[in-house]
Amino acid sequence: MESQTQAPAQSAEFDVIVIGGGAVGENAADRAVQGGLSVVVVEAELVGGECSYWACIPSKVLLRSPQALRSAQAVPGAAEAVTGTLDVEAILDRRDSFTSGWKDDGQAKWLDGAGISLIRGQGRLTGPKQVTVTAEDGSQTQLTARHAVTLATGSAAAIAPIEGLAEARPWTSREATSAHAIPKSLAIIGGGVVAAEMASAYASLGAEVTVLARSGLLGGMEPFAGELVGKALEEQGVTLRLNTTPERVSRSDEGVRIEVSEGEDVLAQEVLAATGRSPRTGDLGLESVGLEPGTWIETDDTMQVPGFDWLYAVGDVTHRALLTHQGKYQARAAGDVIVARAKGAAVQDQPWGAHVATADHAAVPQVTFTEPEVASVGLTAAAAREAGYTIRVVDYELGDVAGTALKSQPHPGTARMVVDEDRKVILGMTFVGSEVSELLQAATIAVTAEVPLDRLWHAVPAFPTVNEVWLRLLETYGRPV
Ligand SMILES: Cc1cc2nc3c(=O)[nH]c(=O)nc-3n(C[C@H](O)[C@H](O)[C@H](O)COP(=O)(O)OP(=O)(O)OC[C@H]3O[C@@H](n4cnc5c(N)ncnc54)[C@H](O)[C@@H]3O)c2cc1C
Ligand SMILES: NC(=O)c1ccc[n+]([C@@H]2O[C@H](COP(=O)([O-])OP(=O)(O)OC[C@H]3O[C@@H](n4cnc5c(N)ncnc54)[C@H](O)[C@@H]3O)[C@@H](O)[C@H]2O)c1
Repeated sequence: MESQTQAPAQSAEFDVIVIGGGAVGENAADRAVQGGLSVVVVEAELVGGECSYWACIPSKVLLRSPQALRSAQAVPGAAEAVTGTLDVEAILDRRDSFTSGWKDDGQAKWLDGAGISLIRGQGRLTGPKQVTVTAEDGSQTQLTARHAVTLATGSAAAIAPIEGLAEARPWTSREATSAHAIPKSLAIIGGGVVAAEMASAYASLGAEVTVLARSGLLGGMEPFAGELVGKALEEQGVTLRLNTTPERVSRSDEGVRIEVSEGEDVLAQEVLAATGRSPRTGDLGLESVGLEPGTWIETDDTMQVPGFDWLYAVGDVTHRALLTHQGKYQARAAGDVIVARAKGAAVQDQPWGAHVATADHAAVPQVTFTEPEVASVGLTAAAAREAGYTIRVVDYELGDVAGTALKSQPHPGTARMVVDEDRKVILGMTFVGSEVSELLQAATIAVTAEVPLDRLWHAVPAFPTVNEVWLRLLETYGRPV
């Protein structure tokens, strides 16, 4: 017998229902509202999602103070003025202020100001254009969409199926970004972006860090990225155990023990599972419309789910590019195309049209905020070759650029340009070096707009800036005539 009586279900109708109020869902909702549609966002936790509270923002706050200190220490004259050490409490306080103490009043207020309705609770599809929202108190709201339902439910940390790992109560990115004390020692399983950034942060904040990676660091990027970041992490005191497979994990009063394929066990106070992401689609009612729960959601380039004229997905849940900015780009396309289709207006779904996320395939920018930073866009040399391009690779040492020397960076680094030899355009760029993230947008424009190399010779970088590396790369390539 049911011990609780549930409140009677409420019902409401909107033009668009967005399930998931992360940064991406918020953007999809905003575009549709700006196009004149009525929109409700359904959010189960905090409006603002992973990025605001447990991912991009808190992780970058933890990394920024150590970066600022290292930069100052690398410049003679300023270095002498740096006489103290990092104030860990102040860094954690700053992190807490950026996450608003894990309260979403500000973001909920933004939704309200933008004219977007908010219903809190777990959203589940119950049929075509039908969503049931179950609030924490068990009460339910039945929602009907006149035009579209957009899934923006994001992703959660995937804990690798290593024996004992799940039972050992590992940290995920959530605990690593929200911790209020720095453990004495931290073992990190994984060699991807989360592992590299958190290794840099926690080593800087005083933990003894060991990284256990099955192969190298930052797979999928240009090989020199993982090599330079790995070398710098070791200089920061991180123990790197590369080409090492964790086989068994156990927790006792001593902490966490990790038995590995090669060499000695690792003992640490905490273990961070930085082993990728899984889609938040397990409890979304996908089965009610014939989709499989627990899978990533496939879309076309207008972000519509194939076979459904009313269903869209954006952001991490699509597995197209697990990055906030790229998800928001998809959300702008989806929000706008939903408006166009609702109004019977022309849909611009040709590549690079207003209603498609074409850049997901060829021009995704990403920054790994380690010391040195890794900033990349487009194809790596290996990916370009695999895609069948005839390429030429041009490398240039950032330390040989006057602007970098003047700045006196702790890790000057390297830049790489991958050129499509048939069309003489840039397919990909990678910068590895201190504070190179701000170089990335010029590369993203060059790759996205397919600016011919001979025209790039007329884009003159100011002297003496680090951007002069563009000129050096062009000179090294040779002027096309
Ligand atoms: C440690 C870390 C650092 C990162 N740093 C960066 C970075 O520097 N730059 C960058 O671009 N990317 C970064 N990322 C990736 C970035 O966090 C994600 O790409 C981004 O959060 C995806 O946004 P989203 O809106 O698609 O999903 P999410 O942010 O996950 O939001 C989804 C929302 O949906 C809600 N939800 C889920 N299911 C339901 C349901 N059934 N009903 C109602 N609500 C539901 C969730 O509560 C959540 O609020 C980082 C990731 C991690 C883990
Ligand atoms: N600065 C940023 O933009 C930023 C920062 C952090 C995360 N992110 C995003 O979040 C996503 C998730 O990051 P991530 O680092 O968790 O994932 P990832 O896919 O980058 O790396 C996962 C790592 O876990 C390892 N791994 C997987 N299964 C394993 C197993 N069974 N045993 C041992 N190792 C295993 C992989 O070899 C890999 O090194 C990324 O795709 C990234 O786009 C972005």
